[in-house]
Order: sequence, then C-alpha cells, then structure tokens
Amino acid sequence: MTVTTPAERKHTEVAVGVLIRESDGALLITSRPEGKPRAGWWEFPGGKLEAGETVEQALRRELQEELGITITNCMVWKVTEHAYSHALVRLHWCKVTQWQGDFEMREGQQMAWQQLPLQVRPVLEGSLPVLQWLSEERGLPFDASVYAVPELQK
Ligand SMILES: Nc1nc2c([nH]c(=O)n2[C@@H]2O[C@H](COP(=O)(O)OP(=O)(O)OP(=O)(O)O)[C@@H](O)[C@H]2O)c(=O)[nH]1
Repeated sequence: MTVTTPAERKHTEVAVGVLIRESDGALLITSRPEGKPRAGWWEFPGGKLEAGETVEQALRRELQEELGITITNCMVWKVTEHAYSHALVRLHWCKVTQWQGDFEMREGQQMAWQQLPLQVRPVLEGSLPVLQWLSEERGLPFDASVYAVPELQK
C-alpha cells in the first residue's frame, strides 16, 4: 500500500489577480461560479495555470475568459500555499493596475469593488494572507476573525 503524506501532495499552480482601481484603491473581488468547489464564496479573480504557461500568461487568459478584460500591467507580487481538502494550491499573486475592456461576468459570477476590510462573506481562506499584506501596506488593522466562516459552511 502506498501512503501519501501531505508533503507529497502535488501543488496546483494558480495565478490570481489583485486588481486595484486607480481612482480610489478599491480591490476587485468576485464570487466563485456555480459548479466549482466553494461556489458563491468570494475570491480574487484568477485560475489554474495550463501546461507551459507563465503566471502572467495564465492570468491574462483567465481574466479574458472570466471577466472579458485584457490586463496590460501585471506585477507578480507574492506566492502563498494553502491546503484545502480538495486541493493543495500554490497561489501566485499579481498586482494589476491597468487593463482594457469592459467588465463582463462571463461565468455568471458576481463582482464587487471593495475597500478593506472587505464587506463580502465568506472569503476563501487561502486569500486571507493577501488581505493582511494589503492592509499592512495601507496602514490598516487586519483582523482575520472578521472573515471567520460559520462551522456549517466549512
Ligand atoms: N481564483 C482564486 N483561487 C483561489 C483564491 N484563493 C484560493 O485559495 N484559491 C484556490 O485556488 C484554486 C483555483 O482554482 P479555480 O477552480 O478557481 O481555477 P480554474 O478557474 O482554473 O478552475 P477550473 O479549470 O477547474 O474550472 C481553488 O482551489 C481555490 O480554492 C483566490 O483568491 N482566487
């Protein structure tokens, strides 16, 4: 029998975009579409890398597919990892400050421009470190407990 320890689980590489609106610094948050794990939860837009893609290429493709926009400025910022029951993910976080096109929710998701702390709930746990860093950058307090998920939704 082969036993797979957590350390041996293969990471799923994910490109995630932190879109920052120039006029007021608001952040773009979207809800996860029906049919995906944690449908209806809020996240930053993005998705899995396909074979041979760089993080920037994957993010550009995902945002075109999901939101109908073309990003024109993208800075790979940080990398985090999170273990969900359904996947072990490595999240490549990119700051995006320029894009072209009009937002179109092509997967039936919702979008919201939000200031910190976010008002939407629940938020994916894997995204909380980024909310902490963004808060620190802006000199704002960060309290992870405001994003705590009721037991039933876990
Ligand atoms: N897009 C996105 N994914 C996140 C965030 N935080 C986080 O933990 N993740 C995790 O990263 C993974 C992204 O997978 P996904 O299902 O959204 O990717 P995808 O659009 O390529 O999916 P598909 O090809 O299976 O339809 C999920 O396991 C998700 O839980 C986030 O802020 N944004």
